[in-house]
Formats: sequence, C-alpha cells, structure tokens
Amino acid sequence: MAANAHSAKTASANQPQDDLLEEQLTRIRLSITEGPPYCQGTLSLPNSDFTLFYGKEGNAGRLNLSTATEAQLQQLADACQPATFGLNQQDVHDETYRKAGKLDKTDFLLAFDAIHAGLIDVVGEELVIPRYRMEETIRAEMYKLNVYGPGSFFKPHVDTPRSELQFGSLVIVFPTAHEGGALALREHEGEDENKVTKEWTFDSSALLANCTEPSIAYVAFFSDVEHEVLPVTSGYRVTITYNLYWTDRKTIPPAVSVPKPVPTNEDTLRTTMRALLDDPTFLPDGAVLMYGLHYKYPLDAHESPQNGRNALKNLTTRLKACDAVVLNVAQELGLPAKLGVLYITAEGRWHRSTILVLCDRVAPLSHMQQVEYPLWETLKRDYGGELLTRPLRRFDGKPIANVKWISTAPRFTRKETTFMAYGNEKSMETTYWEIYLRLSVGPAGDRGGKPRDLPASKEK
Ligand SMILES: O=C(O)CCC(=O)C(=O)O
Ligand SMILES: [Fe+2]
Repeated sequence: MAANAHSAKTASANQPQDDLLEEQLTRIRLSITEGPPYCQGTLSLPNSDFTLFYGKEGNAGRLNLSTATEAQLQQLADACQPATFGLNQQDVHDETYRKAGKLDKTDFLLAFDAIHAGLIDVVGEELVIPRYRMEETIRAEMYKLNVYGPGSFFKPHVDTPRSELQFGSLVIVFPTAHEGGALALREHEGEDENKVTKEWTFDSSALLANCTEPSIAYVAFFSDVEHEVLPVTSGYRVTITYNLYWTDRKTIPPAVSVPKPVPTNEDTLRTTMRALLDDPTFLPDGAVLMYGLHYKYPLDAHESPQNGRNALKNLTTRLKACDAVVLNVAQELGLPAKLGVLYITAEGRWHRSTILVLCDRVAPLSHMQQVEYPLWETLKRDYGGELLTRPLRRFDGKPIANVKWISTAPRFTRKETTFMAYGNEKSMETTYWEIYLRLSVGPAGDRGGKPRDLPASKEK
C-alpha cells in the first residue's frame, strides 16, 4: 500500500507484529457500523393538508393531491417548466439525463408543512444523527415541486450542496396514481475490480398503495449519496423536495440537559478501542490513526486561510452518523483528534511515488493559475499540509508521522466520480472533498500523549 511503502524494507522481519497490527486495526474497522444513508416511511394526513395552489398570477389552479384526477394532474404538469440539473457549473436542460417538470417555490402554495407535521424530527432521529448532535436542530427549506409524468426520470446524481451546513435532502411523494418512479440510492466503495455497490430502493408507489388513509411517502438521505429516479411508467409522480441544513449553532438557545439514549454501535466501538488502548502490544510507540470519513461534506474552496481552517474545525460538530460516532469515541477516550483534507499527489519519474498530504483546509487547486512543482511543497507551505509519506529526494529532516489507516489507505488512481460532474443544481462553489479524521495515539501507558516519532509541533 502506498502509505506504507517506506517501511516495506523491514516488512519480513516484522511480519508477526505487522499481522497483529493488521488484525487490531481490522477490529476497529469492523466496530464502526455504517448504517443505511437514508430513512423512509409514510405519514397519514388530514385531507386539508393535500390542497395545492399553483401557477402564475392570473393563471392559477387548485387541486387536492390525494384525490386529483388524471386531467387535473395533466394540467399541473402543463403548468411546470422543464426541470434542469447542474453539470460542470451550468444549469442544463437535457431530457436524456433528467425528464421532469418543476415549479419554483414562488409558484405554488401547499397546505402540508413538513415541520408542523413532525416529519423533520422523525428524519433527525431516523437518519441516526447521534444523540449529542440533536441539540443542533435541523432547518428544512422547501426547494421545489416536481411532476414526473409518464416516461419521466432523473439519472444518477448527487445533490449539489447549497452551503456547508447542508447535510441532506428530503423528498415527499404525494398519493397521486402512478407506477414506477422508485428512487434508487447507491453507495460505491473501493475502485475498479474491487468496487462494491450497495443499493437501496424507495418505492413510493408501492408504499402508498399499502396505505388505507390518505398519506404521503417520504425519504430523507444524506445529500452526498448517489440517487436516481427510475422511469415513471404510468400516471404522475408529484413530489416536494426540501434541503436539510444544520442550523447555525449560534442561533440555538442552550439545550436543556436530559439523559439521551446511547446507540449500540457507539458502545461497540468504544469497547473495542478501549481494549486496544489498554493493550501494550497495540501500537507500543503510538501512531497517527487515519480514518477516511464515510460520508462526504461540502466545503467552500474559496475561503480565506483563517475561515478555511475554521470551516474544517466547525465540521466536527456536523459529522454524519458513523463519522460522528468515531470522533465522539476518540474524544471520550482522550485521543487528540482533528479533521484534515487529504491530497494524494505524485512525484518522480512516471509519478511512481505517491505523497499524501493532509491539509488543514481546502486548497482550491482547480482554480489556481499555476501550481508550483512539486505540489506537496505548495500544500505544506500554504495549506498547513502535513506530509504523511516521505518524498523521494527532498526531505527537510523532520520525522514523518508513523501513519496507520483504519479505513483503506487512499490510492492515486482515483477516477472522477459522479459527484464531481452531476448535481441537482449548477453551483459548485461549495463542493465535496475527501476528508480524514486524524487521531493521535500516544505510546502504551500514555495514549493521550504524543506518539514517539512525531515532531512536537503537530500535537497541538
Ligand atoms: O424525486 C425524487 O425521489 C428525487 C429527486 C431528486 O433527486 C432531486 O430533485 O434532486
Ligand atoms: Fe437529487
């Protein structure tokens, strides 16, 4: 593995220790429970909640979304504009990628309200946002009404984050007669021949067909998860989408302290980590443990150095699900923890040597006019970069962190993924990055202390 290349020479002599360490790191990895990145369900509502007013001034319509006839839905579809999506920072209308109608929120008024219906609280709990994050309440912002008529679909994409505070999307599907139009959610892990895809389906028409009372179906998912609306084969699938944000902490009154439940997955990881930290054979000299966050997080690439650093620090209060669990457990066990943006650069002839640099903020590389070679020097000098691997020729004499990877070490052959090109909106000002949690583990007997071979300056 690239990250361990510099220790390859001694690999055979240390085989038993290497095997033990690999087994110990696997134990941590397996204790991190990655739940599904979404939640779904149905909610029955009073008849009056289904009333929708829509249209432009002087040409408005009204219907009830639980009893609407096909002719009424056709009228609603006709009042829509073609839905666009974001591609390489442009708003694009391309019916081979997205075929659907949309109404902006200035052009409709709906009686149903996700917040008053209690749906936002349910979503907060069901998406397994750990208990200690719930003090930060969720803000739901209605985004658009969409009509997917016969033959409509939206190919795989990842929603464009509207700000660093956005973490998810909520889709409400109304009980208008339709078939098809299921939402597929996918997570891809590994690359090339090792790629594994997990898939989940939110089949709103099947869910609604099972309801005896007039109901809506809902799905909420972390917005960095790839999703696709499969073709609607008949009828009209009418939806409202919401963007889900963390509210800015400063606006929240101090939380009343009440005992909160502890999820089992957090207990499992805590027990595993505590046992390993007590075990003198586990990293006897200490080390830096790197955990690649399971989810992606939007960060603005054009911040000033101070704001950029703060953005990364503030992100620690907004981690999703298992990522928050790992940070929380590390902090409880007294391990210094911080987030960094990982850059994988290459140098040497044929780019044979991979250099991993952990920066304290996003480096807006794609916007730089000129990047000084080698890139790792720029990252180190201007973006708080910490070298995690040794450059081939130049080396300033300081030791390099003894780095172990809880998640698989990153490789250079990263292909462009869907999230970089396709979004649901054109804006790419705030976009997703590879973020790692850097945990510092001190030597046996002093786990909160400094690993033996680390320069003091890194352990602040
Ligand atoms: O309608 C859905 O289920 C999802 C729509 C969607 O992905 C979007 O509007 O970005
Ligand atoms: Fe989407």
